[in-house]
Amino acid sequence: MSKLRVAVLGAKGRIGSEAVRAVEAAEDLELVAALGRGDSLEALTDAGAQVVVELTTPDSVMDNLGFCVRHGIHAVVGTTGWTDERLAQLTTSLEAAPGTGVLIAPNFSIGAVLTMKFAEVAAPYFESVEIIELHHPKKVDAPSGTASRTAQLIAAARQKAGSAPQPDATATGLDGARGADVDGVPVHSVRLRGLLAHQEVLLGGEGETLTIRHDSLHHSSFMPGILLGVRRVVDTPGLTFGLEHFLDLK
Ligand SMILES: NC(=O)C1=CN([C@@H]2O[C@H](COP(=O)(O)OP(=O)(O)OC[C@H]3O[C@@H](n4cnc5c(N)ncnc54)[C@H](O)[C@@H]3O)[C@@H](O)[C@H]2O)C=CC1
Ligand SMILES: O=C(O)C1=N[C@H](C(=O)O)C[C@H](O)C1
Repeated sequence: MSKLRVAVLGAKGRIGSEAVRAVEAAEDLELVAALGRGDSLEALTDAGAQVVVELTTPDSVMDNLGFCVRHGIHAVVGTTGWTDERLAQLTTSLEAAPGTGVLIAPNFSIGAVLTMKFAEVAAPYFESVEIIELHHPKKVDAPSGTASRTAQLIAAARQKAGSAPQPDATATGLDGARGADVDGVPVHSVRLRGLLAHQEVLLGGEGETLTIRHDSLHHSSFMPGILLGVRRVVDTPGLTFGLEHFLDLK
């Protein structure tokens, strides 16, 4: 059987360099291009790439995906910075490229995907829920894509269940002390030397709390998810948001 021809964008970055090694090590995949900032995207078509793994920056990802979709190249995207507006733009461009698939995964690690699922299930059963995400200090965005997605899932689950607004008597204090508000869920971002990627979902009810914590200790935690995405996206046209859809969790 012929190997899938895969390219990595952001190949010199922290996760991109790990993805290059993972694709090279996979027997059913062939790494045909490894591009960094400033490299021409024409190298993707020249190399006959079938799938691009996009691990760059929020300011680059839309142009890169625009090129891929126009050329019928499937994409597996880990880059953050997704807004409703960006997702709508991508969906529109995919409508003109039937057969092309794009997976956007806020987090490729199985533990983080399960954290999101568990938080979504638990959220309606507790009065209070807050998120603390903790990352390395070179991360450029806050809150993390994972925390934003987790908060959105929690908020949607609570709305569906008819949950009351969270109790919070805070009336005075410093701006930012209660974190960022993502769909009514407070999200607190820590940037600390020594950390990689971590998240706690704190849930509180009468006389009890539940903490769901996940730790990515090495970029290798993201690789099985990326490889799964590469193998599945070629048979999944259109936009898929979240690796859970390829794990039969949804
Ligand atoms: N979904 C997930 O599981 C994960 C997502 N991420 C996300 O992936 C992105 C990258 O993270 P890191 O590797 O830590 O950042 P990084 O800064 O180490 O790497 C990004 C790389 O992309 C390059 N780049 C920028 N624009 C480019 C372009 N137009 N074409 C090709 N290369 C370009 C940069 O020069 C840099 O080498 C971030 O948005 C991060 O949040 C990171 C880890 C896991
Ligand atoms: O920048 C990172 O490192 C990570 N980014 C993603 C995010 O913003 O959620 C995924 C993971 O947390 C690592």
